[in-house]
Amino acid sequence: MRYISTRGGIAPVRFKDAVMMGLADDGGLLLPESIPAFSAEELESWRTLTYPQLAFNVISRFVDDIPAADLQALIERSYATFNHPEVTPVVQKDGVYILELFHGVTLAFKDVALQFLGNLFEYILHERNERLTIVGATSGDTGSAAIHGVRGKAGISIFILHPHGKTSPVQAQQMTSVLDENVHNIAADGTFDDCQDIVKELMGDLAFKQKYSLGAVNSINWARVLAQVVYYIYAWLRVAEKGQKVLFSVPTGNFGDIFAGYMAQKMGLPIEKLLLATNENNILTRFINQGDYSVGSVVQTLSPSMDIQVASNFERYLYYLFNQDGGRVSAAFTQLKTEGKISFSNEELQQVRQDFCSASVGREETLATIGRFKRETGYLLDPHTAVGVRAAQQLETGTTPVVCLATAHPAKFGDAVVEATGEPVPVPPAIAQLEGLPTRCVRMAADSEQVRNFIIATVG
Ligand SMILES: Cc1ncc(COP(=O)(O)O)c(C=O)c1O
Ligand SMILES: N[C@@H](CCOP(=O)(O)O)C(=O)O
Repeated sequence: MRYISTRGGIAPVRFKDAVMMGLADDGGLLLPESIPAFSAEELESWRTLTYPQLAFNVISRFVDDIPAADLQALIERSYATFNHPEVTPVVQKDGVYILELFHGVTLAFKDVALQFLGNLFEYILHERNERLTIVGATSGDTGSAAIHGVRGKAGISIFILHPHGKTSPVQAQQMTSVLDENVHNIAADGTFDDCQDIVKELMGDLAFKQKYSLGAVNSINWARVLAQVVYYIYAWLRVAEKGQKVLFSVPTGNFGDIFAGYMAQKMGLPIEKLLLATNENNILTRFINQGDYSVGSVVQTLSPSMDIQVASNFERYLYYLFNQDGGRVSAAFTQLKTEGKISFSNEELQQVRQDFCSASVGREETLATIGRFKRETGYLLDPHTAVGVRAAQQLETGTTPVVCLATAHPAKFGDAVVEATGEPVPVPPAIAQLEGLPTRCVRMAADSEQVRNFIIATVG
C-alpha cells in the first residue's frame, strides 16, 4: 500500500515512511492511494475475533512493509496494556449503546492509537537505527496518551505543547508528572489552535524536520487514524445484525475520530450516518448544517479536549469531497489562510449532508445530560461523551442502533461531573496515584521560534 498527500505534491510513500513523515512534506496529510474494502461475508466472519485479532485483520490491509508476525506481535503488545479484556467494550444504556474507549493507561480514546503508534515508532527506529523527535500539540488527552506511549523508549524525545491553564487539572497532572528524561512538556500561553499551528509550522520547515528527525503523534499521522478505524468495526460487530446500518455519534474536535469512522464506512461498514457532535466550538456544525466554514475564536468549555476551531483532519475529508483533487484542497487552504473561511458549492454541501449530520451541545445541556443519565441509569458520562449522547438523543433514529463514542473517563473531568451530579466522582487508581507527584513543565509564549529554540537546546 502506498500513501499520497491530500495536496498532491509528493511522490507516493510506503506505510513505514508515511508513519515517519507524519505531516506530508508538501504540507498536506497522508492517505492510502486506494481504500481496501471488505464484503458483508467477511465482516460476518470477524464476529468472534478478539480486539487484537480484529485490529490485525484491519490494519494489515494498509501495511505491506512489516512482516505479518511482527505486526501481529506489535498489535498484541499495544492492547495488552488495556485494563478491560475487550479493550473497547460496548454497554447499552438508556436506549443507546456506549462504546467505552477509555480503558487504556491514560483513560481516553487516544490510548487506542497511541499505544500502537509508540510501539510502531520503536519498531521502525530499531530497524533503521534512527532517532526521532516527536513534536505534538494537545488540548489534554493526546499529550498524556502520547507521553505514556513513548516514555522511556530508546531513540525518542517527545515535546508536547498544551495551552496553559486550559486543560483539566487531571490532564495536566497526567502529562507533567512523567519525569522520564525523554519527555518535555511545554505549557504555551495560547489556545490549542496556536499549539497545533506551531507543530505544523515546525514540521513544515523541511530542513528543520530533517535535521532533528521530527515526527508526529497527532492525528495528522495516518497511523493514528488507522488504529481508530478498528473500534468502529468492533462496535458494529457487537450491536448490529448482518447488513444492519448503525449511527455513530462522535464528540468532535480535531476531526480525527470521526474521520476514522468515515474510513470504516468507505471500507464497507454499514453506517447509516456519522453524527458529528460539537461543543460551543461549533465551526464544523455550522459547516454541515449551514455550509458556513468560517473560523471563529476558541472558547473554553466543559469539554476542553474539543476546544478547537481548525480541525486538522478536516483536510482528509475535503480530499474526498473534492474528488481527490489535490489542487482544489491546496486552493481551499490558501483561501482559509487569506480569508479565514473556505467556500463550497451546493453539490459539495449536499454530499456533506449525506455523509454527516451534526448538532452542537452547550454547557447547560451537557450538565443536564450528565445529571439525567446518572439519575436514570446510574452511569457516569464524561462531558465530551455527554455532548455526543445529547446530540444523538435529539435525533429521530427509529430502529437504527445508535452507538455513542465514550471518549474519556469521567474522573478526568471531575469538576464538571460534580457540578452536573452534585456527587463526588469515584476516582480510579490511575488518577488517585497522581496526587502530590512532582511535575516538570516549561511555560512559554505560543511562539514557534521559542519552541524551536527549546527543542534545539534540549536535543542538541
Ligand atoms: C475526550 C475527547 N473527546 C473527543 C475529542 C475529539 O476527538 P477528535 O479530535 O478526534 O475530533 C477529543 C480530542 O481529540 C478528546 O480528547
Ligand atoms: N483533543 C485532542 C486534540 C489533538 O487531537 P489529535 O487527535 O489530532 O491528536 C487532545 O486531547 O489533545
